Amino acid sequence: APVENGALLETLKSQVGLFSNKSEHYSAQVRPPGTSRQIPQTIIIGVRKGGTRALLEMLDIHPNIVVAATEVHFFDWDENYVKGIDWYRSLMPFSYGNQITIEKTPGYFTSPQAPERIHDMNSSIKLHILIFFL
Ligand SMILES: Nc1ncnc2c1ncn2[C@@H]1O[C@H](COP(=O)(O)OS(=O)(=O)O)[C@@H](OP(=O)(O)O)[C@H]1O
Repeated sequence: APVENGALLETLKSQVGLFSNKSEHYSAQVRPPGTSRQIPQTIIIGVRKGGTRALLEMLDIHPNIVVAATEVHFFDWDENYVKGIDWYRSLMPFSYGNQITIEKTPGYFTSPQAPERIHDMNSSIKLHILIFFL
């Protein structure tokens, strides 16, 4: 049976003793010493309504993972792609060297341009896709 997602997330977060929204903490403009913004090593590319937000929030609980606060739409929206890779990186949270940066934009899965653009950036990047069975 489908899980009450919001309640599950809050339970998990309280069980591991984390504040309720780590993303907000990391998206602060003040850079914690020893951190930098990194281009994602992993992207959740879809699918829409597959529970991508839920997956990102659960991954965000892990201390070695930081996540982008919003959907970035860098590879699928031309008006963002032309801003360049430094603009993309500027939207990522600050992270330590042992942390993995993840963003999720389900629109990448249905974008004809996104695969080549992502490959151009990093040909060995890990892509995650969610398939939702009912
Ligand atoms: N475990 C579980 N069981 C049942 N339903 C679930 C679950 N996790 C997420 N959801 C529902 O998935 C919807 C959000 O999916 P996404 O985060 O992929 O949405 S989006 O494409 O980024 O907009 C959203 O549904 P809607 O509220 O109808 O949009 C969530 O309620």
